[in-house]
Amino acid sequence: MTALRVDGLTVRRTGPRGSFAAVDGVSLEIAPGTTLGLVGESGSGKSTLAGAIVGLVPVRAGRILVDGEEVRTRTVRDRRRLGRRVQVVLQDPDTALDPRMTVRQALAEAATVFRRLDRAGRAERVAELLDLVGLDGRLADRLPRQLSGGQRQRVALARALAVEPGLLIADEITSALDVSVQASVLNTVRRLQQELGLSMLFIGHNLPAVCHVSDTVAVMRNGRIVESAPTGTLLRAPAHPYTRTLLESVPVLRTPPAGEKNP
Ligand SMILES: Nc1ncnc2c1ncn2[C@@H]1O[C@H](COP(=O)(O)OP(=O)(O)OP(=O)(O)O)[C@@H](O)[C@H]1O
Repeated sequence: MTALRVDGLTVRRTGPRGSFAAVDGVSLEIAPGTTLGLVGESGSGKSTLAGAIVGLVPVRAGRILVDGEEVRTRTVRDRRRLGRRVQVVLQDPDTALDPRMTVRQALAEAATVFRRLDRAGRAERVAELLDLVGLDGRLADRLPRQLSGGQRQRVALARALAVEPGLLIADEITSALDVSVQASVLNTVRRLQQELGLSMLFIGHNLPAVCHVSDTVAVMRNGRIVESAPTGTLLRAPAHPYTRTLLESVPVLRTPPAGEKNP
């Protein structure tokens, strides 16, 4: 379990009208083993914030603490160290998966980044990871293009989990999937979080979907957090007009009945 704390984080970007704060003094906290949902429309700064946490985007001001320790991402060694504790899954699984590697190869590679495993150990770990994300072991010898979008996203999840991170950042991971597949992947994410005791930053633009997996939800607009509350409170009594707009503008997500097959 990993704790994350972000204090007064500011990231500046340059757009057509000059420099602006894409993330503007954001503070947030994720307690170990809990999920913080981050919701907001396109361009509100969610991905920039995620990128800053893992050192992909330079920070102008503020601090990022993982388990109380300030994150450093300057050297390869720093980034490797951080990667052991924090993993990211993005909207498009194709960016995470090498098209020439089978599922087995991709998972075995990730599983051995920080751990030595012999041949039998690798096979066992691959089977375990596929089972964890609800995929049939028979898919192990397929290439990414031989899988559906939902299956590819599950492989990307398994790959991130292979290094046993304490914190998972999921950035719009269901947005590119068919609506019928989204609910099933969301349920898997929620189960994984609970089973593994993961801490999670779950980013999305669909408020009901984000609420489905989150303990607390932060609403982001124009680089700022405009409201943050426990999920139940936010749904029952949204305080900010923008949160109310987000709640009214999306269809309610259908949750598949228990036992429904993973698409
Ligand atoms: N590499 C970049 N260079 C300059 N500006 C950027 C860059 N990436 C993002 N931006 C700008 O920063 C702002 C925040 O973008 P960001 O992608 O973080 O938002 P988002 O909420 O994640 O949206 P989306 O869901 O569409 O990814 C936007 O105005 C965007 O145009």
